[in-house]
Amino acid sequence: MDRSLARLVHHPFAPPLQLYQAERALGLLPRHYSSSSKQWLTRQRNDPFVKAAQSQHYRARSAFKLVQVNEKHKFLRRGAVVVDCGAAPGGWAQVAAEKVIKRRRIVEELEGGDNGSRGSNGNDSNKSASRESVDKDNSTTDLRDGMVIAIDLLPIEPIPNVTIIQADFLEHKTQANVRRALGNRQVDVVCSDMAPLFSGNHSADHARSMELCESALDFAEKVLKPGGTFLCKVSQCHQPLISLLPSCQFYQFIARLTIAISQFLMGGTEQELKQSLHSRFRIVRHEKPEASRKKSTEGFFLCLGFGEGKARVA
Ligand SMILES: C[S@@+](CC[C@H](N)C(=O)[O-])C[C@H]1O[C@@H](n2cnc3c(N)ncnc32)[C@H](O)[C@@H]1O
Repeated sequence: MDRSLARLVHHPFAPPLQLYQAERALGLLPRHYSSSSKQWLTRQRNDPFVKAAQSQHYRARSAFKLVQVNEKHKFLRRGAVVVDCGAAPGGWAQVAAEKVIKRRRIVEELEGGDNGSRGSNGNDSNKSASRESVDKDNSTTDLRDGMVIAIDLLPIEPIPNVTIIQADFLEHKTQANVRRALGNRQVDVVCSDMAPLFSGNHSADHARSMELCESALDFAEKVLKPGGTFLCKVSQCHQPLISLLPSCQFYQFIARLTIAISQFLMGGTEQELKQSLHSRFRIVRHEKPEASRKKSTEGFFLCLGFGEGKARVA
């Protein structure tokens, strides 16, 4: 048995397509797949962003969503402090670290054999150790250099110069740990790609997604510096309707009009979220980067200029 393939199969962070190829080479896969598995595999094999992620050593194709939104709005700058909520397996955190941390430092640390990442799994036994390293680092860190803190329920393999916290972001003590890790630094960018495990019930999934979004916004309000940026994933409960209808412009127009009217009449959590974003930020944009699959219900709110919003949306 090929040892490197066997190692890949047991690796907790193996990229899905490589995992599939290794399992197939080792004869570990069933002969017949369900049609949805076949569809998933075909999509992965043909997806240009999966290939690009492999060649550019990103852990997930989702990295390109942040790359594309940032290319358009340029909010990840050298020296910025970034908090990445829902970061596993780490695609966005890799992109953020590349952009905000001085390359020289990453190279030096890699050459020195130290990958520079620090981890905390949120367990009590590890808390004091991780806190010590955070405090120690804050006293010696170059305050002009960038900083990235990545939080997720799932473990994240170390990323150079990224502080990793494995915990539930909805918990108060997790957010307190993040603020402790920040030391005295204010945050330039809070981003959230957090997504619940989808149940298939669109309204329930939408509600859970909104809860994650609101929690990220509450946190952003406490830590963002004036002029800061907030980027947040939202799953749109009406998106399935749009993707089910024929792509003909007329049907799409009718679907969007119906959705707009129903949202106007009923209000809705997304509308409320949008209003509170407008009241806090100068610019609020809804983004659907090319790397986000057309049929996916996700979209992103990009908010620029924290503290410069209108008190009330016109
Ligand atoms: C789409 S993935 C993020 C992908 C990531 N941006 C990347 O590029 O690698 C969504 C993540 O949100 C995380 N998540 C969901 N609820 C969470 C919570 N309450 N606290 C922390 N992470 C959460 C999930 O564990 C999952 O890893």
